Amino acid sequence: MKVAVLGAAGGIGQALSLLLKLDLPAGTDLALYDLAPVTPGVAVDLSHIPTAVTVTGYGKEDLNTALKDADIVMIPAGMPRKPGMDRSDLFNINAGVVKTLAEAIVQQCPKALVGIITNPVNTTVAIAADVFKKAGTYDARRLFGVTTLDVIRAETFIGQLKGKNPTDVHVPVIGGHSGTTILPLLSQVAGVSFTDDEVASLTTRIQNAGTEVVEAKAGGGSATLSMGQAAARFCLSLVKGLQGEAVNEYAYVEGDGEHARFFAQPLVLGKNGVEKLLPIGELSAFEQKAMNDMLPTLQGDITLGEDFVKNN
Ligand SMILES: NC(=O)c1ccc[n+]([C@@H]2O[C@H](COP(=O)([O-])OP(=O)(O)OC[C@H]3O[C@@H](n4cnc5c(N)ncnc54)[C@H](O)[C@@H]3O)[C@@H](O)[C@H]2O)c1
Ligand SMILES: O=C(O)C[C@H](O)C(=O)O
Repeated sequence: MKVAVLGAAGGIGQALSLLLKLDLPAGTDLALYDLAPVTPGVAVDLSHIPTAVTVTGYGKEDLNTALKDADIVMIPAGMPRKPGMDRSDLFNINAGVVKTLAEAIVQQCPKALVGIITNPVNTTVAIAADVFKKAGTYDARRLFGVTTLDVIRAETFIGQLKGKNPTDVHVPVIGGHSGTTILPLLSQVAGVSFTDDEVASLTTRIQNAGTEVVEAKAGGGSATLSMGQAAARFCLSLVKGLQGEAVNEYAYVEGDGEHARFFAQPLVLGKNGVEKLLPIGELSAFEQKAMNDMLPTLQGDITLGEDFVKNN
């Protein structure tokens, strides 16, 4: 198996690559690609950790070799937010980054499972999808916006509030990955109950958790360590799926289009990526209103990505 990380020298890229070096199955090739000149050094550094995963670093000119025949491609390449910015403010730079990387995937590993971390995820996933579509290689089952961080944050915050071990808390988070498009379904969390005030404040905290980190880092970037963990968890679920296991996850995918062309929802992973889309279940009145209110924003984010590929 070959796993490629694009943007591997960045804050997320390095944390993710470390966790993958530790946890990928024996015999896996881990290919690290980044424009930054330090990338081969990151690979040498990781290669000294004694696991049966081979790590190779690829610099600026070596994107095609890094991607050649990859089974899974994880993409944290691109600019992070600074205080005062919205994720959509990253569009001008990151749209082009994702388009370039998606075009190389078309050439080198068109059947790979691709996990997009680069913000704005609501839009960059649409860009990758339409680059693949234009090239005739698109398979909606194989493209994912990684929203795992929203899920693990929700589990952590609820664990803290209710005095539970967060690993015992399970929270569906649907919609997209920015502001109000992030919709935790607190009415579906088993074994705990919330007051109306708790629902309102927890929902807002989960939606603003990225900004909480951006502000705390005071200009030094956004979430990298928690995101490294979230991306590793998702990537390892993709690996298990490829190995034939049925794995339940959440991700931002092109599903049945009932709510929006791309929508974060529960699904089952397997040998072909998404094996089955699962229903989002019954929503409370609060959640139904929150979903109705955010859908135009999500739609707008998706259209921005579609138009970018049409016009570039
Ligand atoms: N999906 C999520 O939940 C989530 C969470 C956190 C951050 N993010 C996003 O992930 C992205 C990366 O964040 P970070 O903190 O790791 O940033 P970072 O600046 O630390 O790292 C980004 C890396 O991407 C590299 N890069 C830029 N353009 C490239 C290209 N064309 N090809 C290859 N590499 C390229 C840079 O050299 C850098 O090493 C940002 O867009 C951020 O908003 C998403
Ligand atoms: O908030 C950001 O800009 C990064 C990321 O999307 C996050 O949720 O932490």
